[in-house]
Amino acid sequence: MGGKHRDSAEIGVESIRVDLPADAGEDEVHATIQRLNADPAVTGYIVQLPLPAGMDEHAALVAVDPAKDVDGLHPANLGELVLGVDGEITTPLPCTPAGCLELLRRHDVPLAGQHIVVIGRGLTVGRPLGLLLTRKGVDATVTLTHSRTRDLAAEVRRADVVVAAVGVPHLVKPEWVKPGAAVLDVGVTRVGTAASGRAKLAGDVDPGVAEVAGWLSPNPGGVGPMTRAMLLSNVVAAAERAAGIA
Ligand SMILES: Nc1nc(=O)c2c([nH]1)NC[C@@H]1CN(c3ccc(C(=O)N[C@@H](CCC(=O)O)C(=O)O)cc3)C=[N+]21
Repeated sequence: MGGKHRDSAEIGVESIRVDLPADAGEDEVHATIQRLNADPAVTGYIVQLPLPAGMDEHAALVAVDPAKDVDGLHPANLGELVLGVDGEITTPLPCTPAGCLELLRRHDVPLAGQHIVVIGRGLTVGRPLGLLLTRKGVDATVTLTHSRTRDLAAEVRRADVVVAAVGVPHLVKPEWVKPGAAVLDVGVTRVGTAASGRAKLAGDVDPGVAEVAGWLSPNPGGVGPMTRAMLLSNVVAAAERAAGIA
């Protein structure tokens, strides 16, 4: 994923990538996190998820200095989504949910009073997105669905806006979508390897949905680039806070 570094260079932010060996243990991950926390040259960083199987992701996210958490996934920052229901949130927001909101706003998709069905309750997208969309000022009504939801198709059919973030290729079918609804395809799954050697990716939304939806955020090309934009926005905000400007 060179995208984040390309974007950083484009706006004049210096970026580094720390690769650990495939057999690195949890102690090496934590040593790296502590080093980045202590390094005054580092404004912010993310621990790229998923970590290898068996590693404690929660422990890694907690170890990140909240002031450098440009992923918005440290419990102190995530907690603002619950605690700061009235005022403006000044802590970093999780990048993908913030990107979804920004996309919907920039495309003038109405949200207040609208019914939004979010598919997926994961840490990086579904769970925080539900909190973000139901805040005062956004005022959407959210149904947060998941793998145990009874009759997902019926839930999706009632939605003015559908956000699919589960990682099940082409899960959302055209006949599930209310004509004219806005649909955001957030999930990505690797479904093989192209002849070029590049990974073949599939979104959570069946391509046929384009015929029914009023607006469809494509995948690739939609929420992914917005996620990167929100990451950089968090970096700039962290730099301003560290400099006492904001
Ligand atoms: N700590 C952490 N935070 C994350 O935010 C995080 C993560 N771990 N692990 C992986 C997921 C996934 N994710 C993407 C971001 C941008 C694109 C993106 O820009 N995609 C381009 C295509 C990029 C390409 O061509 O390689 C697009 O959709 O057009 C995709 C996926 C962030 N995640």
